[in-house]
Amino acid sequence: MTVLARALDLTRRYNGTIALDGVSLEIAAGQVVGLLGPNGAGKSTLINVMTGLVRPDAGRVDLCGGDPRSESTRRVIGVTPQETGLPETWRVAELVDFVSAHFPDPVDRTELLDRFDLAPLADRQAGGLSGGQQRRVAVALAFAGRPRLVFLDEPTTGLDVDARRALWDGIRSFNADGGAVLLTSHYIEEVEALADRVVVMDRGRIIADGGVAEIRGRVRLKRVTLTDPVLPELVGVSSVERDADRTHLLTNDASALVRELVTAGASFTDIEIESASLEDAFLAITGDRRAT
Ligand SMILES: Nc1ncnc2c1ncn2[C@@H]1O[C@H](COP(=O)(O)OP(=O)(O)OP(=O)(O)O)[C@@H](O)[C@H]1O
Repeated sequence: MTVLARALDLTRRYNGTIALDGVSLEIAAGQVVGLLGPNGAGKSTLINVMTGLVRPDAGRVDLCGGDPRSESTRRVIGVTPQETGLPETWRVAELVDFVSAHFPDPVDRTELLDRFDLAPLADRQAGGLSGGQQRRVAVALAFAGRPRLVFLDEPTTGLDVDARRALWDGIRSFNADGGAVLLTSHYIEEVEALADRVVVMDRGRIIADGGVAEIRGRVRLKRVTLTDPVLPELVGVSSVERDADRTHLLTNDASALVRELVTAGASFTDIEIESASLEDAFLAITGDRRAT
């Protein structure tokens, strides 16, 4: 396993707030790592420190054998921060050429634009693009220099479903060629669709790290879904959600719940029992129902 990025015991404070509290993380070649966490967990700070944009108070980062602040190291990574601004009068093709010129072996412009479904926008000025179109361009630019590792901070926030899928395809094709990605997202289905590993942060610390199935499995929750139930008082149900005529109950013990429903004579149809989703697991691990 080739480790491309290694963060060692990173700490970063902003005045009284601790944004990173002893974070260590390794990213291996070919991995797509999804970084999840509630607002303020420290995800952007971790990306900013790992990409050399912010200095840690303590700890260190090794990126492909170098310091993230050195120019030669920065050539092997790609970054799209949470906030980006594109020069308004530049055409998309010019932007790609400008960014590509900083790298020794950039991706061919047509190939990059095709990969992210941006060819129709090539001659448009950045200032005239919609917010979502600008975001797609900003993300595509992270891949221009043929990086080994790309950091994407909420790459698809604000994008419609088609645009999001176009970006997912671009990220997947980069990964299929061996590229590694660390991405943050508030869309759990995005992490589920793209990542082979999930890292969960909360209050500046990593509180879970594993495969998608492993993170789900860490939480013994089951989702029991019923149609039109008349529910009695139930013990051991951690949440009840209604969605049209379907009611979803989260529980640690689905068998006990079903016995309870039957014993109470509750009426229901179409019962379905499944393992918790990644979102259920994430919320259970962070204990934060406000997240996502
Ligand atoms: N430049 C800054 N100045 C002051 N405080 C900051 C700064 N950047 C981050 N923080 C604080 O550090 C903590 C972590 O913030 P960070 O942006 O890393 O979280 P996040 O997980 O990316 O959140 P979100 O999901 O909302 O983007 C928060 O309490 C935030 O207010």
